[in-house]
Amino acid sequence: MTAPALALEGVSVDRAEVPVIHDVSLDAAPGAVTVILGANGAGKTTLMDGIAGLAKVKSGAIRLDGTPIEKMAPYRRARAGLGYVEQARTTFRTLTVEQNLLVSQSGGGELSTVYKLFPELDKRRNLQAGYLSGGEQQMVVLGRALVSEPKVVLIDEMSLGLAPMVVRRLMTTIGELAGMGIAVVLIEQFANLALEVGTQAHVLRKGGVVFSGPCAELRGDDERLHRLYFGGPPLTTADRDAGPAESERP
Ligand SMILES: Nc1ncnc2c1ncn2[C@@H]1O[C@H](COP(=O)(O)OP(=O)(O)OP(=O)(O)O)[C@@H](O)[C@H]1O
Repeated sequence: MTAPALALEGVSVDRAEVPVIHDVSLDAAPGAVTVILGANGAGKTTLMDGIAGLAKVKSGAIRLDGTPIEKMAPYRRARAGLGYVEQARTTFRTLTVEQNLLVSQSGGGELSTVYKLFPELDKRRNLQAGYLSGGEQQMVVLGRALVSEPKVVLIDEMSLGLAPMVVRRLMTTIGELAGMGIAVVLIEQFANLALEVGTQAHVLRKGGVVFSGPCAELRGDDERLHRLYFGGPPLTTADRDAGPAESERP
């Protein structure tokens, strides 16, 4: 079995001194997409912030390629190979696409890798990022996380406000990132799209893990997802007849 690129063991994370994440253990394998799901407020972003060093890890261990990082400053975690695409992260609108990528470049990262993944950006290298479409701007945001050649990339709801077709396009690239050997950890509101590209899934409820297993086990099973998100009894027939929740419709 491949050693995990990222390993969390009994991790608890506070937000403004309030405990939010409790005792979370999970791994992310290199060359695979690990999906984190959960309802609004379940603690997904707080968990990501804890991994990246933006929220306080109260207890537990986080290892990046075997090295403990839970006490490192965020910039040192980034240098150690952790990329983070934060929710609602935007571009520098008055800088060109190329300048946006250059400001994030460190070490030996190649812009050509980003242009290969996103030919749309290659054609617009010299255009100010503010003129790009929402999807293209998200490509720049992703590209900025990639130019420092991370081993692990955390991606928090990159699909916010984007059309489903654009989200599908971005998901293809997420799969390609894994194909390059990167361990991708993906939070995504369109659960079924994420489960298509992912290998392992973890569902958070009230700051704890309530499911860990293969994505295939949850794919298309809206009733199970609903129960995992919210707890309680199975959906009624009327619920089922109403179809998937709007947030689940790509
Ligand atoms: N800066 C903060 N200060 C205090 N509490 C916070 C802060 N940020 C988040 N929280 C609380 O932590 C809990 C988890 O929020 P978090 O944003 O991690 O959930 P989430 O699963 O990412 O939700 P969403 O899908 O809406 O982004 C919520 O109860 C939220 O109110």
